[in-house]
Amino acid sequence: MKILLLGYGKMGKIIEEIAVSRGHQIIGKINIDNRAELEQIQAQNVDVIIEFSQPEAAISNIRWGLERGIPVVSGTTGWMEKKPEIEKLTADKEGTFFYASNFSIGVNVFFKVNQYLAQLMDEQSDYKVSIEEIHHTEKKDAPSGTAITLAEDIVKNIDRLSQWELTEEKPMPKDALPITSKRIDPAPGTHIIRYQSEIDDIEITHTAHSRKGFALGAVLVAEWIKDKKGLLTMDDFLSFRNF
Ligand SMILES: NC(=O)C1=CN([C@@H]2O[C@H](COP(=O)(O)OP(=O)(O)OC[C@H]3O[C@@H](n4cnc5c(N)ncnc54)[C@H](OP(=O)(O)O)[C@@H]3O)[C@@H](O)[C@H]2O)C=CC1
Ligand SMILES: O=C(O)C1=N[C@H](C(=O)O)C[C@H](O)C1
Repeated sequence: MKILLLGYGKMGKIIEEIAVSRGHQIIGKINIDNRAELEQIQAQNVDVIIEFSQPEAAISNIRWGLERGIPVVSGTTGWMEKKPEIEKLTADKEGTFFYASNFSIGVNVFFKVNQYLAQLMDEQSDYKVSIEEIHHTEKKDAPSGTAITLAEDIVKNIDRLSQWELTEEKPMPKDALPITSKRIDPAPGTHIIRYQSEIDDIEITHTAHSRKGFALGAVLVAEWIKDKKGLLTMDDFLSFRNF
């Protein structure tokens, strides 16, 4: 496959390594500095775009691909308030757009465990639930996209909660799920869900040991997405049984 990388930072570089090792060709590596090179790229020479850039850049990168009829796989976090715009463009152009807050297979299993645990804990009102996420200090957004996905799934399943808030926000509303974001090098990504009561605590944790799982997931999705249309997610890709 011919892959165009929009965003060539920490993730873009590992994606390149994995894609090349799987026999794919990288036809462009675009950063802020060399964005003008996009003008030289012919859409018919690109099978898929893999986009891992920055929150402020994601929308224009994704638009660039969809407007040219190129399938876009995006992992950039921190721009979700603008996602409806991209969903509309995908529909208008009959295009292909795949977004995941986390491409790691392990994290997507963790998402399912989180959903199931939240269903079980809905009636256990003695437990206080909270999320902690730990990432490297270069990360631009907080909370992480993964923590937001985890929080949305908890709020959906636990009636006594109706929103999430960063713990910096004071005072914390009673119906809010607190999220603590820590920035400590070199953490590639750790997410902890805690249910705490006077009697005991229940904790589930996902710890990424490197960025390899995110990058491999993105390349596998790019291979799978060929010939597919519409808005697609990790649930479509992984087709977990009965969740
Ligand atoms: N969904 C997932 O599984 C994962 C998502 N992420 C997310 O991916 C994104 C990138 O992460 P990471 O690689 O670690 O970040 P980096 O900061 O290392 O890389 C981002 C790159 O994007 C480039 N960039 C900025 N603006 C533009 C633009 N307008 N067009 C093209 N490129 C641009 C930057 O260029 P320059 O160097 O010139 O500034 C930089 O090289 C983040 O949002 C992160 O949260 C990360 C890991 C996994
Ligand atoms: O910026 C990162 O590094 C990561 N970002 C994603 C997120 O915001 O959830 C995924 C992963 O945790 C690494």
